[in-house]
Amino acid sequence: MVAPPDNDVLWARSLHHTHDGSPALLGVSLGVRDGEILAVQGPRGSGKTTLLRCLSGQTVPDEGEVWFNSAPVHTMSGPARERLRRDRFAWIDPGPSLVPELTAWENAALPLLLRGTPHRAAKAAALEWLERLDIGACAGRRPRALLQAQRQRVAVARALAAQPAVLFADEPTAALHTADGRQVLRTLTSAARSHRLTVVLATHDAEVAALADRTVALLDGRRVTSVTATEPEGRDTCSLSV
Ligand SMILES: Nc1ncnc2c1ncn2[C@@H]1O[C@H](COP(=O)(O)OP(=O)(O)OP(=O)(O)O)[C@@H](O)[C@H]1O
Repeated sequence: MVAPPDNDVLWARSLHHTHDGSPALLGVSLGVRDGEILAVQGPRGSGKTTLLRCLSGQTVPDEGEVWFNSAPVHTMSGPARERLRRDRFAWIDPGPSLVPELTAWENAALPLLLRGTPHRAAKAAALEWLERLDIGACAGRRPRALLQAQRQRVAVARALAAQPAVLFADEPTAALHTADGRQVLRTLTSAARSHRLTVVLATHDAEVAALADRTVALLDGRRVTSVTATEPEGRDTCSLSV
């Protein structure tokens, strides 16, 4: 095993992965620099989610290597990967996955509480991010009393409050209307820049990818030079070269 370059917080080499025999990644390599917002852009089924799962230690690739800050993630034990995800990473799903029994602030504070952050500090951080995302007034409500867009903002607040080394955002605004989505993305990217968070953002949308510092394009499980389609099914308009 060769250790990754020092300036890459995450580094992946030649990732291959199949789901029940269907290929999802066919030799993807990439580096993510410390503090950058990297978009992973591609149409539906191009392997974005699988790539983010491999990078974040949720999935161990069939072949290839993933390194985080010079530590090999692909050879870590299951409990070590879980600790890494809990302590250093945050994840935003396309749809809000909140704990229904907890209020909005308790959901947003949960990663901090699981890490052992004192209750008062975790609550303060959660409330601060809920305010920044314009849902401070909803802090005491449970998910079922919130609109879908409000629930997604809670999920974004939960990821930002955790102050992760790397935030993985998988189509984070897919469930939001355009204007809502833009506002949430602006908050996410400006928070990432002001707090020097590293963000890996999966999207099919070129406009969303344009908010990132750099884009890696995927098509059918491989890196390509560019993806021009904004349609999820727009495979015809993608260019393949690498
Ligand atoms: N759990 C699974 N079981 C079987 N096949 C899967 C599974 N997850 C993904 N796949 C397949 O692997 C390929 C890559 O899927 P992946 O979800 O990584 O792509 P994606 O670019 O994130 O797509 P989308 O934008 O639709 O989420 C697709 O062909 C998909 O059908």
